[in-house]
Amino acid sequence: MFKKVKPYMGEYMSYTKKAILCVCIAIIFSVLPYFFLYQIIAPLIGGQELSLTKVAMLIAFTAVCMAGNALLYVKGLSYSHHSAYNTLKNIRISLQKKLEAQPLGAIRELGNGRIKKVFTDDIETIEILLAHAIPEGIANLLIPVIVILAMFFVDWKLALLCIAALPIGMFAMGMMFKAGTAKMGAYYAAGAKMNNTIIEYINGMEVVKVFNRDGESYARLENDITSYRDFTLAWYKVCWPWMALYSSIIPCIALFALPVGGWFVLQGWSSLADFILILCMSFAVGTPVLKALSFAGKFPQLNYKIDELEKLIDNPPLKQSERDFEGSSHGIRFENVHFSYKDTEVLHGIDLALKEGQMTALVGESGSGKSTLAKLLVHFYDLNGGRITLGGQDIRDMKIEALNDQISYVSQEQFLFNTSLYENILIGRPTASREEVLEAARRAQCDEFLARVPQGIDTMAGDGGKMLSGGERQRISLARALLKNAPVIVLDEATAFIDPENEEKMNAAISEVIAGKTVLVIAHRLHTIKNADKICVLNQGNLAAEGTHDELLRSSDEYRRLWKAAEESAVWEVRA
Ligand SMILES: Nc1ncnc2c1ncn2[C@@H]1O[C@H](COP(=O)(O)OP(=O)(O)OP(=O)(O)O)[C@@H](O)[C@H]1O
Repeated sequence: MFKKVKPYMGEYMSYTKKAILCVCIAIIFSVLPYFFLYQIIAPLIGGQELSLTKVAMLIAFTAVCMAGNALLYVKGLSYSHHSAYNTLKNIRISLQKKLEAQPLGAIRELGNGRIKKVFTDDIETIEILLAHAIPEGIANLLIPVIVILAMFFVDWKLALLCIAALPIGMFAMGMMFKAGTAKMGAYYAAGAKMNNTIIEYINGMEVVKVFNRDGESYARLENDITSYRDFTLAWYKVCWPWMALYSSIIPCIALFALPVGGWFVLQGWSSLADFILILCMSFAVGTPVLKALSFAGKFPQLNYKIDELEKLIDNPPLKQSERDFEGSSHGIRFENVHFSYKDTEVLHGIDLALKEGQMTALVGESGSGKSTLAKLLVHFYDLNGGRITLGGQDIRDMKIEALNDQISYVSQEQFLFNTSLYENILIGRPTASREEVLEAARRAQCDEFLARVPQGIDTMAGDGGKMLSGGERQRISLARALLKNAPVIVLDEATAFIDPENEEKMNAAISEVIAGKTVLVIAHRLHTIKNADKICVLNQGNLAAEGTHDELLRSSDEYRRLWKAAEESAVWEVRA
């Protein structure tokens, strides 16, 4: 039952054990008053004398038991919550570590909504199971067991009558679990799909509105909500007849005991006092059994939930070693690189050398594989074939942190944290002084907009950097890269959002960032990479040609076509 959750409980297992112990003692305290009651009822019915002192004592014992029950129950729940929340913490940290070891590309594919749901909602549901189902479930199971045992001590014939209805109720409950478990996978899958669609619907609301796709988007949402309803109803449909049966039978534990027990008393086979006591005790059986069994249904969910969480991020971890960067230079080689997204190969054996201290540009049609190649260099994904080396050392044969120290990657969409712009730049090199951060911002042409925002460099970036324009975000990212001052720079459409007015400044800033470094640059605006030391033309995942701008204009049809298209678009821009 605890197989899946046990590794995450660790030392907090002892708190769960303490919780169970407290709740069990609390249960014993809750059962004892029936015996005290019996001590009063039996002499009264038998016509024996009962002293006031004894009655007062029995009432006092009852009060002590009730107080003990309440105190221990609360203590037990406090232990179980302590254990539950620490276990949730362990699950979250362990998932986060697993997530960290995954290829970054695979994480992105999961999507923000899904990851958020796993880390908050899905894990939170486990709390109910650990904090309540375990102690309360066990307690509610123990009460009836103890009470029934006690009944046997009072009068075994009446006790047998009392439990006669239980097997029927238990059978109905077993049938419900069997039927329900078969439908549980589909029910949860429909719930997960609905949640993802809701998150996507909210995230994509802007696009939906701009393109007037409300109807279509809403239809998909409605469809998923409706299917969730259908799966839930299908689940209930198979469960409810059994649910109705056991819910009506189990609480009526005195079903047989009342008529048949009365007849036993009339026959003189049982005493009236025992009969009354057993009827009283029977009230302490039905409801707890129902409660315990309702918790029992949660245990398969516990394993299921943890299974699902683990499955979500069970991609093979990124290949890396414990070694530092020990390369002899900062030259880069792609050797027969093959790469597939799922089953579709998008790079088909790329051989490419990036000389140390030189700028190499990647050009090609949209979808030719430029960004993918850049992402492979920063080890977002593992290759399907071939290798990439930095200074002769395979990038899989070093720690990912060591590789990150050597490379600055500036992409089109750089994420800014919701802290100050200063702190966002400081990420580049956390040990940098304020002067160095300000200098990096100045060199990345941030000064002009920093003068406009209310607190200058100490202005908050907003959620994901939403307080800034795309171009401003890119300049902050560039400042970050400047501060990092890594020997290898990868620029993937780093100037995509820059307006023509700022482009020149930005290019000047980029020239500063890349001076003396090994640079891989991807740019759609071909004139920005015209002076690169080497230009590589990608065509549908193959390296079609390489050389300088002039060489390629002479030798490559593909490059000539791209250059012509770039020139035409520049002319078109002027006319427009
Ligand atoms: N995460 C992904 N999952 C599946 N396929 C992908 C993914 N990212 C890219 N692709 C596919 O891989 C191929 C290469 O994409 P890539 O982004 O590398 O091209 P690109 O040359 O950089 O394009 P662009 O110039 O438009 O940015 C394309 O066919 C694209 O559809």
